[in-house]
Amino acid sequence: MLAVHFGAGNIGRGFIGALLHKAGYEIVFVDVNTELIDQINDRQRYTVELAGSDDALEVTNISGINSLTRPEDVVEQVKQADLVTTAVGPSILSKVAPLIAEGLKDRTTSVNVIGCENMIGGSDLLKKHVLAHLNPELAARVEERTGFPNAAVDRIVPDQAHEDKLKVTVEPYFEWVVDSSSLKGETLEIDGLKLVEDLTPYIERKLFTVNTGHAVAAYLGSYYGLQTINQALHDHQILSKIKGALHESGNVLIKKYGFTKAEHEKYIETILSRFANPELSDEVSRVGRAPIRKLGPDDRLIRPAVEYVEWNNEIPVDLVEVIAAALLYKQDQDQEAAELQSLLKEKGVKGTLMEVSELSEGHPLLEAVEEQFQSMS
Ligand SMILES: NC(=O)C1=CN([C@@H]2O[C@H](COP(=O)(O)OP(=O)(O)OC[C@H]3O[C@@H](n4cnc5c(N)ncnc54)[C@H](O)[C@@H]3O)[C@@H](O)[C@H]2O)C=CC1
Ligand SMILES: O=P(O)(O)OC[C@H]1O[C@](O)(CO)[C@@H](O)[C@@H]1O
Repeated sequence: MLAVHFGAGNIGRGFIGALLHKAGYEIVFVDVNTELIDQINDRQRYTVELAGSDDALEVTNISGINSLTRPEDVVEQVKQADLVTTAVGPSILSKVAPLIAEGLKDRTTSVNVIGCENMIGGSDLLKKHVLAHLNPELAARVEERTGFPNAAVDRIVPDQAHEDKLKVTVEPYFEWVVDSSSLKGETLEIDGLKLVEDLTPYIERKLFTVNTGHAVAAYLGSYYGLQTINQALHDHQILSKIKGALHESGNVLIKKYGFTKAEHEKYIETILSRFANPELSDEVSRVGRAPIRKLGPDDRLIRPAVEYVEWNNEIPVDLVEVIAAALLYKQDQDQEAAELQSLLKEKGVKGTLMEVSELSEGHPLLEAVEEQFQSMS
């Protein structure tokens, strides 16, 4: 079985690659990082180490293609693949789409393409980009044969600092949940991959707990001058804000999906202990990366805040504080952080949120965030 995976980064090697290898797939990694691809081809194996344990997995039967220099090879592999996956980041899906479209257009057999990104509807978005590269007749044919099931992927894989550039240290915990209702062809048999008919509760619970909580640690951590998530977790004030924000997002999740309070509380505790794993060193700059995307209308901060207002007719004060901290986020290496600062200068807090978060004029969050922002500036 052949899997073509776009994005040989942290989650690509440390999570998706590891599970696909264990399930018996040969994996072709596609990336634009020449050093990474050269090393994959030179060594044809890499190590996934579980943080805090002696357990390690050797991922073998792999090769790599640089899509910038060998696009035709990527197309050839997509034509033959039994599974196509991505972990490139939401903003890169449009860039990998043309080669996926080219590879899918002449296929006569069915295949599934799964976007393993931190967002709601990642595979739907990839599908939209892929179909946009095909004429209506080809698009209809590809759509008939290709499944684009959405997925929730959960494993914390920080940026790596090993001398061995392929080695990746990951947390032991993982969850990969895929929407079975959109699969085409044979079912997926991958140990550790859970198929569900309704992905919504899974992806929302994950995005609005793991990623919301992590974002609080990153943005408040950065606001208070901290470098790592661990440092943020050890700050009582920040920890209490994380808990507060997770109770606000949890309030909505419980109402929408009927999780019991006790069960959701347990989920939150598990997530907090994952964040605090002393064996993982995670930078606030990685977790806070791309603040414009993270302030998007369906992402981890705005969506739970908007829904909290709708369900409770009151302001979620802790989410508001982290939204203000996200607006104040400054990071030299982060292009979106710089863009956000320019937008703020040009449009002010309300104008910025109306643009990036799509909050409509007069939305109560606008006033609340502006007030919070002024008090933190
Ligand atoms: N790291 C984590 O803990 C988790 C990450 N995710 C999601 O996985 C996705 C990837 O995240 P990470 O692995 O952390 O990022 P990363 O930066 O480590 O990996 C992304 C990889 O994509 C490659 N890439 C960039 N442009 C490309 C292109 N045009 N074609 C092919 N490859 C390209 C990069 O060179 C890099 O190797 C994101 O959507 C993230 O939200 C989801 C769950 C956990
Ligand atoms: O990958 P993103 O969406 O930029 O956000 C970083 C977040 O993703 C994760 O890497 C995995 O869910 C978290 O560690 C963190 O909350």
